[in-house]
Amino acid sequence: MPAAPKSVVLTPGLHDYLVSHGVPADPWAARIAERTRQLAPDWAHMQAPIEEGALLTFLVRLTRARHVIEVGTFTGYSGLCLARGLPDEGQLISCEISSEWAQVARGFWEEAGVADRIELWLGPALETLTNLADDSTFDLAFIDADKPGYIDYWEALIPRMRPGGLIVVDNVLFSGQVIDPYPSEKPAAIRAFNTHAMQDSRVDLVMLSVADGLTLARKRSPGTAGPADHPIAS
Ligand SMILES: C[S@@+](CC[C@H](N)C(=O)[O-])C[C@H]1O[C@@H](n2cnc3c(N)ncnc32)[C@H](O)[C@@H]1O
Repeated sequence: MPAAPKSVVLTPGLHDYLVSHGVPADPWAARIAERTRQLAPDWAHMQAPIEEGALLTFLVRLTRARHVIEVGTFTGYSGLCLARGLPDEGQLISCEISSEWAQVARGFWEEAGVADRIELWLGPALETLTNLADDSTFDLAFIDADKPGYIDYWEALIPRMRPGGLIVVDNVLFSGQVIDPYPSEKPAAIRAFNTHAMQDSRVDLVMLSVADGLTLARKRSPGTAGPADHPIAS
């Protein structure tokens, strides 16, 4: 029986504290977040929260990633955060299906001075991933688009990750709805994805209760042993 959770429940005040003490100030990240709320108040919840954005920058730097891909651009917030972590010669491919969101993201990236290191690929992300050059490989990938597509994105990305490369997957707790007895389509898709990823012997994986739940998966080197057996979640 697992021990009782030790995680702190984040009240708004505690969240403010966490952000003010644990997130380096990036004026452009804050600006994009604020302008997205003004421009698209009904959709702004799709944007990664500020502490997650800071973690993405941190992970790109930590892994010394130079080739990064994200699935799900929206207005460019996570793209900015990923690009901020790249070295000068680094490149981010950002996949988005909506031309409206893509246009907004491009504008923000221009203003923030990161547009030169981001290529936005417009269209269904699975097509984009399928049509990448045969020799395209990535050091880090961030999956944050339509939830029913997650398993396909994962399967398309794993072969393209270099050994040791990191896949970051957003919304893996889906506001807690992953454990609903009768989940609706999106949390059901996330639940299927979580089980799929956990059983994948090509990766080492950890699920974090950051923001809406974040899975970090590191691609194993070929020929290394698979993870120990896990009890399979339903
Ligand atoms: C949760 S939002 C991404 C948020 C973004 N990562 C951020 O932090 O600002 C998901 C995005 O995925 C896009 N999307 C949905 N289905 C897609 C698909 N099949 N291919 C590419 N993008 C898709 C949506 O238009 C939306 O902009």
